[in-house]
Amino acid sequence: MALKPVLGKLGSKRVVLASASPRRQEILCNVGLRFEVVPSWFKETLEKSSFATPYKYAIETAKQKALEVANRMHVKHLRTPDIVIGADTIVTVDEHILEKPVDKQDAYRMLSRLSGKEHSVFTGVAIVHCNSKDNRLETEVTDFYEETKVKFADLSEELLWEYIHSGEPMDKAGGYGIQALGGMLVEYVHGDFLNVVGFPLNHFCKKLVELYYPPPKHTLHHIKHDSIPSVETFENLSDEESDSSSPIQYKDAIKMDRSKPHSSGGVCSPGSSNIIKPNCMVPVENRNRVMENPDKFPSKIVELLDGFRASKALFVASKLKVFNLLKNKGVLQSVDVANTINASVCGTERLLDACAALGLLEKTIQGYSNTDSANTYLASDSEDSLHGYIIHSNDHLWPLFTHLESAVKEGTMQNYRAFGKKSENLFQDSYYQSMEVKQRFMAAMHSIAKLTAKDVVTAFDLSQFRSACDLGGCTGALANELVQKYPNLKVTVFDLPEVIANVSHFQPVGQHTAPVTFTSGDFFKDNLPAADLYILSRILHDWTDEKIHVLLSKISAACKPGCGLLLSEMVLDDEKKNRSTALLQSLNMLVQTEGKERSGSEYQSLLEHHGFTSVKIRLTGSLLDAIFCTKC
Ligand SMILES: Cc1cn([C@H]2C[C@H](O)[C@@H](COP(=O)(O)OP(=O)(O)OP(=O)(O)O)O2)c(=O)[nH]c1=O
Repeated sequence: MALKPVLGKLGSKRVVLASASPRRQEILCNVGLRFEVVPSWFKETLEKSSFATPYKYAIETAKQKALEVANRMHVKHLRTPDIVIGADTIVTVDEHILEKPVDKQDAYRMLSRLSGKEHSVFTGVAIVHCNSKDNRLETEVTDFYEETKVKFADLSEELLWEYIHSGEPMDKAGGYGIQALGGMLVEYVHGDFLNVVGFPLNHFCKKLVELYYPPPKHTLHHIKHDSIPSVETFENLSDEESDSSSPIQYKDAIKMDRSKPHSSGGVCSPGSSNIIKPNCMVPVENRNRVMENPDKFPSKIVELLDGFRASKALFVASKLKVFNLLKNKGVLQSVDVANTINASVCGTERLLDACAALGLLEKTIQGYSNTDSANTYLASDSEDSLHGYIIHSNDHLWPLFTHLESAVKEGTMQNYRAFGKKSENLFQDSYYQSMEVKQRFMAAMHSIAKLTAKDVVTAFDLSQFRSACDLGGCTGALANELVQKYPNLKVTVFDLPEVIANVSHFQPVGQHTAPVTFTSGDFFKDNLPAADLYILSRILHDWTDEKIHVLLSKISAACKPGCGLLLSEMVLDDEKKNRSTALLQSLNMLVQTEGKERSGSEYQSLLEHHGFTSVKIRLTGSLLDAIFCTKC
């Protein structure tokens, strides 16, 4: 098995590891796999007795972990991954399944059961291939398990307790970590060591080979027809030549014979030169595209090259209110769209076609119509509309990003170059200098806050708090979500007077919870309203460490012991190499503010410096993560 090409198949895909296990992250990182980490929220509470064997339980749990993440990313965030990997490790001894101990006594019970005996470690793995069709998530699950036998030496009482007090057992199945101190308890291991640590890498790679390089099918040998030139199958293809980038339809795929004019005999239409038609069973990603060898064709780079065109097509269609029009009218021909939006027919048709190809519109013989997600997120009058953020991206961020080169060279924001205005006071000068810009900015912040608020307010249990103050809470979108979730919480939104003067038309209609209160002020200069929970959502990323220290020390001074502080930001991984959305957002902060995105440990040290402890970070899989800590 050649490992690199196998993993290379995943190189151009958005791969998500649905696991909080640092061991799994490390195992996959070490072999060069690029992936995002979105821990699953699936609770491991399946009824064990309903499974015929322990490994079936582990596989089902792994599957549910992965599917939960796939669904969450698809439904809430429009960020359908290509592949989600889930895993679950269990230890079995004397027909008992041992998971992670709940406390030290439980760890003691588990380890004394394992003492002097052989036991099995099973890891169930699920590889979920995802596809978004008509706003629906389609999934294809491949699963497997691996068993490793481990024998423990006889463990004395003293040794057991010494090990338990080391703290190592608590987050590990069976209450031990073979890779660290727990290795000293082990007499022998039969099978894959990494399987015990949480991820059976070898079996995983073999599964990828099965999926991406299936054995040739006899029936596909040489498709011959009187009028059709012979078509090669995948048989005898070396790894390099293989065309598969999607495993699902691979087995039916055919390969172009480049030396001959292409024809299909009813499969690919004649005269289609080397364009593959959709009804040819080719890997999904290669449809409608010149057939290329994905290992040689730089598809990732081409996708990035195209990225700005796709963004701009979305921006322009939004700006011209195409999605609003189609939401109201249903299906329209391009000429009718052009006439209504006052644009050229030829330009409109190309824009609509591009939007259809990007999955934003449907195109049929009757004309163009919105997809479900366009109705939900792109029409400006929809409850969950992202229109405000799209227009802000077009009118504000786009001009700033055209000066990214200068921002990188100079290390500073580019507001002056983009808008001819110095931003000595960032918010007053950049966003609140005119009514139009201010309303646009507020609409943008409102739409992002609405999209992410539920994830943020449900990331931690905040039920012990009675009053909260959302500093820089803008239109109150997060505050409104908070009072929905915690009806007994009194929430004050504190923001600049310019903002507070304009919040009224962003308020939800027909909400039955206690209203949110708005108070104006500057959190750097004025006294903060009293509260036992403070919230900073997308605030710290605007500022330098120095300014953050000023703000955190004010909040810390206002907090009594036990008060909480909830942050929501995009949290970077500590090595700053995996989360591209957050890293691009950090460039976004470079072109327009003094701030940046930070890693979990950077936030932790800023918070601890001001007496906030028990810092917990929750990666939500959405556009904003949550950090919670308490004043000690
Ligand atoms: C037996 C054993 C388990 N483990 C770990 C692997 C897994 O991380 C953990 C078993 O718990 P799991 O529930 O499989 O995984 P997790 O809770 O760590 O992460 P998630 O559910 O988010 O995927 O035990 C070791 O690190 N070493 C060992 O020797």
